Amino acid sequence: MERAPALETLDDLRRLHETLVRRRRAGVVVPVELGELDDARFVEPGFEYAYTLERLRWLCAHEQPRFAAPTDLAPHRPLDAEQLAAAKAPGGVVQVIAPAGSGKTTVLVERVRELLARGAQPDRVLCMTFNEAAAAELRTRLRTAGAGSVAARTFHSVGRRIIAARLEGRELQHEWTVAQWARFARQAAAELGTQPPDPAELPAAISAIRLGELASPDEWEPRCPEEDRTVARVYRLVEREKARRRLYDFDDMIVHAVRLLRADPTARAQWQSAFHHVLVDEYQDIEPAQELLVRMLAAPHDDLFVVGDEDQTLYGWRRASVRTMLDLQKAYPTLHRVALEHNYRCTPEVVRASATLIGHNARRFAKPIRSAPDRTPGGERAIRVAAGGAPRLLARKLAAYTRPDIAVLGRTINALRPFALAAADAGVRISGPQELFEATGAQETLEAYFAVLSSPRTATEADLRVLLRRPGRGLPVDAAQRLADALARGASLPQAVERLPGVEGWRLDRAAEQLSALTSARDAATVIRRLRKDGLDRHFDEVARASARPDRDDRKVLDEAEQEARGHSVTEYAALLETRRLSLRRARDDHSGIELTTVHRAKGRQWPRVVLVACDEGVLPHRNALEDDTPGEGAEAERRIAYVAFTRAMEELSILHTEGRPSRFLHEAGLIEAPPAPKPEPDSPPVRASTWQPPTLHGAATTDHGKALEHAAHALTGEAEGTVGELVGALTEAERRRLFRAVPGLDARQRVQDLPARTRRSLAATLRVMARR
Ligand SMILES: Nc1ncnc2c1ncn2[C@@H]1O[C@H](COP(=O)(O)OP(=O)(O)OP(=O)(O)O)[C@@H](O)[C@H]1O
Repeated sequence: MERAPALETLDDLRRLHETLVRRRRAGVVVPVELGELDDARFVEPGFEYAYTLERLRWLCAHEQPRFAAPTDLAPHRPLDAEQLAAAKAPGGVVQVIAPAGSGKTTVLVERVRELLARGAQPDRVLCMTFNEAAAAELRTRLRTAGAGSVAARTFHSVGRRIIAARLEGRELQHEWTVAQWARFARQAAAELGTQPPDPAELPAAISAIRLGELASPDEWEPRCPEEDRTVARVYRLVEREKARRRLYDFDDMIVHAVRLLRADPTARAQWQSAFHHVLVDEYQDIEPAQELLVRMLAAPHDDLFVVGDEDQTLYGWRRASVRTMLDLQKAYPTLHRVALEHNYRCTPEVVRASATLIGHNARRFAKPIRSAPDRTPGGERAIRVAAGGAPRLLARKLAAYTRPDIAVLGRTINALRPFALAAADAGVRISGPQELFEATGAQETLEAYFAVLSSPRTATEADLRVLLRRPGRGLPVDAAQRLADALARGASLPQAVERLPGVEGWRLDRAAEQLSALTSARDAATVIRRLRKDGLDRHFDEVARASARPDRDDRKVLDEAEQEARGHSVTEYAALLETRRLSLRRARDDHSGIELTTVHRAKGRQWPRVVLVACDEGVLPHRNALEDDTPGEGAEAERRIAYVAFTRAMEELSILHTEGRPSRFLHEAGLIEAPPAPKPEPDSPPVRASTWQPPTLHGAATTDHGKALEHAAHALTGEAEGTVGELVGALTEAERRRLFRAVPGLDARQRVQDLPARTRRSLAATLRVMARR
């Protein structure tokens, strides 16, 4: 028996642990006498218990740790040499770093088979991943590989099992409504004599305290920054309310599991012995609280297998960081790292372009990324970049495919919306994130205002709640029902507001005055302009500042709507918004509709054909994200998003960008020649739903002549051919003169395709106005 060296500090413990693991790896097992050590002296930050000491004690107490030798089990499907090396790696901590499409999940499944062949009990092997869809996919792949007896779970489901006793008799609360958040905000502000925070910012802010700080209200309130005191009080009120109503939420599953394992050695030992092998997919997106959970569960024996690609870290705003992958070796100096090199999913053209692109990032492992050795080039169809990609053209293309063949990806929901509208208009069945069909933020706000202004008698409580809150008017949000009743009885909006009880007079006067100005506005653009001046811009700026997400598009939505609403009456514009909403809803088919989705949601997935839309400067990279100069974030984070988008395509990748505003990433990837000249963004993008007119729009042309003009306006969304003279052939002589006066610089001999986007827009707008005369 060997005596341990003097162990004074945490670093002494870590060094000894590393030495012993290295020796075991080399086959040297000499028992070591640790002697009496006081746990309290070695409590480790984050874990809040003597994490390394416990692992050291385990190592000293076990002469045969699990560094089992590889078996000769044949993989259930062909693997390349690196993939096989990863699956057959010795026990301990193994990190597989690999590019997109390199078979990381394939290797993880093979590793499970290998562990079972080495004698692991299936119920002692735990595979973890992020969401239910990924866990379900993993389960299927395990089953196919003959390892269906092994569980694949989400972090949340593991957390929930750990705290099951504590949750007994409690119900899962998915989320609080805005009205409930507003009540918490008001109560906290009243207790502290401060201003209530915006309810929209509260979910993210409280999640950040819980998952980022892992602090209870008692721990957080005394130490939070002064300016966060009201939010800290809201946190306390929410926790109190959850306890009173016997509720728990998603964050609880992680937060309480981590706190329990940290604080209770018996529970910790019980859960640690429940799992001998822990495997994690998509490790690059793990957030610190989840990582603590994983590391505690894998301790003290540390049999941990993680696969990931730091180039695909997308959730920086949810506290994930490229550093997590890069720093794993600091946490485990004896880590066994395997790098995979071949992207089996994509054509050589896409592999080259995406690798060139991501090579511009500084914070990453510099790793070779190659296409599969026997993959033949995809030729012309492998990557196509098109300027001015019109939604209607794409919609026609989509109509020729079915759901598994193709997907449309966008950086944001806002980028996807015009394409979804055009697809719906063309009769294509579509599916996508909920926010595409049920608007949120600025889009929801506009829909609510125009619905109420155009038809106050039928205003819904939900729409009125939006009116009361955005912009903040100092009116109680729970007055929405009272307002709805008054409006239904025939009161005007200002009258209904003036009658609200319990609100200071000057607030009522100001709100009534603002709403009165809105109700008397003659056209839709004026309504939007007034709203913005009344505080809607400020409201969304605050929401954007408070939100962890860098890609909020609310201001842009308002800019575009204001531009689009010009020349429309309130009723017309309300009808336009409503028609679009209904059209999207009618086209929705979650089961077999073609997917239009965000790049974030496309992570881990693949399609034969992928269309990336709005690959524009300002969209991808997103203009807000570029303001973040945190190392590894900002432009680097956006480049990772583009990398993920490119690498979802198995056969064909089409990239559409707005004329004159190609993303810098297209140049960096070697897909377009000249670096894009940084042009200011136009007031609204050249091709958008603004030029799309639903046939049922109130006020649309009813005569044949009018319909012909509308058709010409419609054609200007991008597919028109021929000259300007031919396009406007249906106009009368007087209309022609008016048109050429209204659109300066227009020449009848010009080809329509060559017209600048701005000219096309004003041409289309003028034609539409004429169509309705
Ligand atoms: N050795 C191989 N030979 C041929 N095809 C392979 C091989 N390994 C993986 N593949 C295929 O490559 C594709 C990508 O595999 P997988 O989804 O496991 O990759 P991944 O690294 O997890 O991808 P991503 O990180 O981009 O989500 C799949 O279609 C898979 O079947």
